[in-house]
Amino acid sequence: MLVSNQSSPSVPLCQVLFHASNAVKQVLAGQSLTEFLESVPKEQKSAVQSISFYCMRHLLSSQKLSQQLLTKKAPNSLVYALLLVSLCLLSVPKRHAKALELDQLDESVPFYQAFTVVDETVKATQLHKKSAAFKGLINACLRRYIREEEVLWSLLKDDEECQFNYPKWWIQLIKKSYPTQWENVLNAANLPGPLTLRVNRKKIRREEFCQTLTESGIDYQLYGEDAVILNKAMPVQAIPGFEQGLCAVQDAGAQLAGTLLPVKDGMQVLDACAAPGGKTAHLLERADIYMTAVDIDQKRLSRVEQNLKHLGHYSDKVKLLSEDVSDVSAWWDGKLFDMIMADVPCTASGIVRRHPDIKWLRQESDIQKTADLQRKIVKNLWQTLKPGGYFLYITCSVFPQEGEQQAQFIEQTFADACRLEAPGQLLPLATVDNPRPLQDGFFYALFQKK
Ligand SMILES: C[S@@+](CC[C@H](N)C(=O)[O-])C[C@H]1O[C@@H](n2cnc3c(N)ncnc32)[C@H](O)[C@@H]1O
Repeated sequence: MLVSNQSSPSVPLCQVLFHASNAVKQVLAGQSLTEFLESVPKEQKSAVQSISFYCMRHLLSSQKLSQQLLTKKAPNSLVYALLLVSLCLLSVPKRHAKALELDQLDESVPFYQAFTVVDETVKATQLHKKSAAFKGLINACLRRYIREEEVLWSLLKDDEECQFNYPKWWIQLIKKSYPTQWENVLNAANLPGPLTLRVNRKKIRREEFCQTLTESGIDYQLYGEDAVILNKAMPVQAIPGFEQGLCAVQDAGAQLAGTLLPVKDGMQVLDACAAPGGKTAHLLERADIYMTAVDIDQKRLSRVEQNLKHLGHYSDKVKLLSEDVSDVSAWWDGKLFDMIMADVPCTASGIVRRHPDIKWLRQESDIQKTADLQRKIVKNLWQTLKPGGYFLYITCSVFPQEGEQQAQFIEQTFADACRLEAPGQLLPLATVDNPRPLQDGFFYALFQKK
């Protein structure tokens, strides 16, 4: 069976399943899915991504189903991952039936007939010597799943981790932090986010850009000042003006950063944790500023350069530095900044719908570690801000330890910090009109130096 693909030629499903299983195997070994996907052949990438993302969203229930099907531990990690991926695909119809009741349909993976999933998974086992010998085992497990699906699921019906597909500690923390909204927060982040664009206002007005979308038959809705949310995902290359830099992909919640800092022409602005540069570009679109963009990761910083060049914002007013902002002595020349954007490293718990591997890669102990680093970064950066200047603290987290608690720390630590109006914690919540939340989870706190 071939997987048809909007942007590249069709590829055999067994190969896609094989790559998706390797992706799952890598995540279970602690590696990021995004990094793994970079190694997948280009023509298979989008199909592998949708299946492996789907599997990440439903990993725990597939793991628990596999425990019921395997009489002993899987013979190796590849066979285990093949089983998890195929169980995920086999349970798509079941999940869709349930989702229809909840009005939360995940259409990100195609619906394959059960016999197709079994046949193609068995073929996929033949693609590597580590799995080839276990095709009989996989075949038997999957056929048993098809026969006993109802019973197997009924044994899991009271299992909360399985129901929500998050680690236990994560569920407990969200419950404690959002006692009335926790189920919505968890469920909404298990659906893929919409494809959201930021219109490059240096090149085109949003109304004019939307006119070209309408002419191309693309449905959208507007959000905030610069965002356009497409009602249906599509390959970015097919978006009119994308190749010419008229727009960039950026979540609507992330686009608030550019509108909260009141940048004006001629200002000196620091983007302290800049890569891959979405917010850097947005600020450069909103005023004619001098931008110092710093990131500790040289490879990620090169993406800032590429992105700024693509959008037409790279000039001698932009300085890119690969440095550690938690130690300003190494790179700061002593000139105070008018505005600072500190989109500090965090657990990224607010963007799991776009990076579903995060749920399984993070440990509870990571929260304290990132919170400590965030405080160190803020303490260092505060001295580089002009009196009267603005400081925007941002995380893409839904954990209060990285959000509100840090904002209070800033207020209490710096006597000259005045907290201004800002959205605070943004949660990705499903509503009746938008079962898929329009924005990811972010935290924003804005300060002015007295
Ligand atoms: C949330 S991401 C920034 C996203 C970016 N602002 C955007 O909108 O595209 C956090 C970034 O902080 C960088 N980072 C982590 N620790 C850092 C440090 N000590 N100094 C500078 N950058 C750091 C990471 O490499 C990562 O690129």
